[in-house]
Amino acid sequence: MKLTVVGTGYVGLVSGVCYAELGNSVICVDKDPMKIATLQNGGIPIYEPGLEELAAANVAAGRLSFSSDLTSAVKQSDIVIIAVGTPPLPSGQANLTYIDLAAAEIAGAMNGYKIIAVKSTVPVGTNERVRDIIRSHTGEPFDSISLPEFLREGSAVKDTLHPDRIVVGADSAKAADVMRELHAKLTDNIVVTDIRSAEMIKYASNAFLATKISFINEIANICEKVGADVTQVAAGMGYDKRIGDSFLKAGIGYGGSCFPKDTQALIQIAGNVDYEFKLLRSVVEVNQDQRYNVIRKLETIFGGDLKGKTIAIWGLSFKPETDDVREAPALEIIRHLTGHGVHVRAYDPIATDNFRSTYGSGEVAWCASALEAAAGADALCLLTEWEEFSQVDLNVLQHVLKQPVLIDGRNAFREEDLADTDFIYYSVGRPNLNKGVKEPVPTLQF
Ligand SMILES: NC(=O)c1ccc[n+]([C@@H]2O[C@H](COP(=O)([O-])OP(=O)(O)OC[C@H]3O[C@@H](n4cnc5c(N)ncnc54)[C@H](O)[C@@H]3O)[C@@H](O)[C@H]2O)c1
Ligand SMILES: O=c1ccn([C@@H]2O[C@H](COP(=O)(O)OP(=O)(O)O[C@H]3O[C@H](CO)[C@@H](O)[C@H](O)[C@H]3O)[C@@H](O)[C@H]2O)c(=O)[nH]1
Repeated sequence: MKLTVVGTGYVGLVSGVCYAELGNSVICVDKDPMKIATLQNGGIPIYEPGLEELAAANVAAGRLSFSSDLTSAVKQSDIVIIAVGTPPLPSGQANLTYIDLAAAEIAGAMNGYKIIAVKSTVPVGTNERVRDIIRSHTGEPFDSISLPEFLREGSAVKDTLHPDRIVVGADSAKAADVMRELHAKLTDNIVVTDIRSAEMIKYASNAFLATKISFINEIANICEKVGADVTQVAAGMGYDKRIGDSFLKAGIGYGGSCFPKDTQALIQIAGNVDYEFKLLRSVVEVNQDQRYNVIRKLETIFGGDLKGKTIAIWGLSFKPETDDVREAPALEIIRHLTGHGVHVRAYDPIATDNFRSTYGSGEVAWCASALEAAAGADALCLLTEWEEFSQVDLNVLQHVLKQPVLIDGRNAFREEDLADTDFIYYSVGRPNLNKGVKEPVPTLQF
């Protein structure tokens, strides 16, 4: 099949490359000429394991190309996939400007029947809005469908080539059949729904996963007070198939370009129809507070005042295996620390450049290695669980630090890693692993 993918961000690029890998002829279009120039020269503007090699192979096979010319690409295609951004407005509502503009541009290029699929995450009703925009610009026949995307950054290629399901929201049997055929090699589990339900499946899925994370983070906070271990609790819960063991890793809360934005958008979607989504509001509130546990733990160790201390930070991206720092908890934690007179020394394996341009002009020493960041610091906070950090020899680390204080915001270290060290160690919801911290097992009241 012949496809155009409009927008070569994470979703557009990964799905474009993967549709080409399935044997389709794909043109990835972006309005950012720098991005297209990079792609045309064999570069990949994002860090995503496996993507560069797969893109190169498909370009070489003549199935994949990159272009700034949306009109020409659309004219050559039977299917046009919209994968532009839907960033949050200050109200939390999704900004649909890019969707509207893309729809109008596509309509202007129509030259016969096409399927227009919206892969961007959009509020319920947006596909109908896209249909209206296209209809108002062209008399050419088309079907518009919802095709929500569920890939995760860091494992995007694997997620796309081995999806749990493909969701297609369609009110045309013809378009649904084409989508079944397009995705047939990926999975047998192609779920065809009405358009509004497909749009809702995407938000409900992200909101549910965010709820699991806030739930386990609150359990972790309680574990710290009652002397239980959240990792054992999560494992024990996860064996129950009704619960499942995924998304039960306690930490400093979720970040990224999706959960924070999509939870806020779903609260707005509900609010627009006079429904207060109380549960999801709490999920967001818990998430917002969870990152401050790192700072509260530092304050406990240093007796309240952190002014003048030097704190090392390991990990700036919102999760490992990506250079994406959108809504990374590290942004707020570091801004808080520097705003309170703390000297911050920060290191990330690949996200430092992105972080620096998002963070702005605060006083931070950007370091080239994990040990360089730790050198001379009063304490070290691990904020992203990059594999590299758990490989560091803790005996070496404790001598590099001014004081062996380690706040592990992601439970990256195990009891045996710490056994022969003198660390003052706090993790998340594992009070029995705390070291060097004078906190007796609590006496519980009944
Ligand atoms: N990032 C993820 O992991 C992920 C996963 C699932 C769904 N989503 C959803 O997919 C959508 C895209 O997310 P993203 O992270 O890939 O966005 P992004 O911001 O990284 O990329 C969007 C791209 O679209 C381009 N663009 C905007 N308007 C255009 C136009 N008219 N013509 C051509 N190009 C245009 C921009 O230049 C940009 O390169 C969002 O709705 C997001 O919520 C994202
Ligand atoms: O048990 C867990 C799992 C995740 N996280 C955090 O949650 C955030 C999001 O992680 P993840 O879901 O792995 O990454 P994303 O790339 O943001 O992917 C989510 O958002 C995408 C965009 O909508 C969806 O397509 C995916 O299905 C959905 O998992 C990160 O900050 C993680 O550190 C936890 O704290 N604990």
